[in-house]
Amino acid sequence: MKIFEKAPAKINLSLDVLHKRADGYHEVEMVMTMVDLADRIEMQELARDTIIISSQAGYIPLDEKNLAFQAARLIKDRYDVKQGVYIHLDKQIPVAAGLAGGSSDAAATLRGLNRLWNLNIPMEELRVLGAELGSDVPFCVTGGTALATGRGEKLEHMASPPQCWVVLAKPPINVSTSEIYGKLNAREIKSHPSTANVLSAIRNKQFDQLCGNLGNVLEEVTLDLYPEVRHLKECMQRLGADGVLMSGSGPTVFGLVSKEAKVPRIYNGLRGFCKDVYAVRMLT
Ligand SMILES: C[C@@](CO)(OP(=O)(O)O)[C@H](O)COP(=O)(O)OP(=O)(O)OC[C@H]1O[C@@H](n2ccc(N)nc2=O)[C@H](O)[C@@H]1O
Ligand SMILES: Nc1ncnc2c1ncn2[C@@H]1O[C@H](COP(=O)(O)OP(=O)(O)O)[C@@H](O)[C@H]1O
Repeated sequence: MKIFEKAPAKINLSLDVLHKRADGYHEVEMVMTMVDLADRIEMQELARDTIIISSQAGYIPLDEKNLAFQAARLIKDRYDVKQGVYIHLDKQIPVAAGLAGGSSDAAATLRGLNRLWNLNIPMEELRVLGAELGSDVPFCVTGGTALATGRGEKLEHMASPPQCWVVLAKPPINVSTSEIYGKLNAREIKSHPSTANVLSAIRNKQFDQLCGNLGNVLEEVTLDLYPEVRHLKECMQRLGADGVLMSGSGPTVFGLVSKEAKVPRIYNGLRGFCKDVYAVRMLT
């Protein structure tokens, strides 16, 4: 049997870091949502007890370093599954971009194998398993829109943000999440985003209030390290996006746009100097 799962990208509408914890992770407060840019994952049962990963993308690991491989191994070990699986990753989400492509692949693999092998694992248990693979994986298991706390694994789901277009642009650099968190410790956080204002903008479907309160404390670190990300942000603002922010640890910058008529100008303006540009909808 063969099944398919969609693995959408996430964006952080706000990202605050409260403090560094004893276990080395950072206590965060993030508002996350999914956008309609997704990897497509095919899973096919194998009689032989093995995990095989393939992908059309030449730049991701296909061995045990792949997060989909790790998800499959975790579920096989934990539920004593003797069958194997062939997993093909049709990558559409740019890699190491701050869009959780790998985490979403891992989450989709957990959901898919739960179906393929009729394991009937409840969603909450899948999220707990996901936390063993990465901080963003529990959110990616259920998706939607959520307030994420702890190291990202404690989730409070909510209604989707006011509908709008999301223009994503990724400059051609790879950013290491651990390096960005690491460099944040050495500096004083100048201003924290208001998570409460972002939550209330979402609950009341106030698009302007949402745009005015977007904030990410990791942005300053990445923008100082990579001036091209700052440049991209300024361009997106100048081209007329209503709200602009870097997603996660970067380097992808997203712009929220309420009027569809404005999207082509922003998209084409960015494409002039950036290859990876996408105009997508938020997933409701
Ligand atoms: C920054 C965020 C925002 O959504 O996303 P990305 O930029 O990766 O997409 C996440 O917090 C990233 O989540 P994820 O990429 O799953 O992180 P993990 O694999 O768990 O950890 C990668 C590295 O980041 C650091 N890390 C991660 C999460 C956290 N709350 N505190 C941390 O200090 C860890 O020390 C680790 O070295
Ligand atoms: N299935 C996967 N897709 C993308 N990257 C993966 C995958 N599995 C492992 N990785 C590795 O994970 C790292 C982070 O990738 P990704 O999840 O795309 O970034 P981010 O956490 O910034 O959103 C990359 O260095 C990549 O080599």
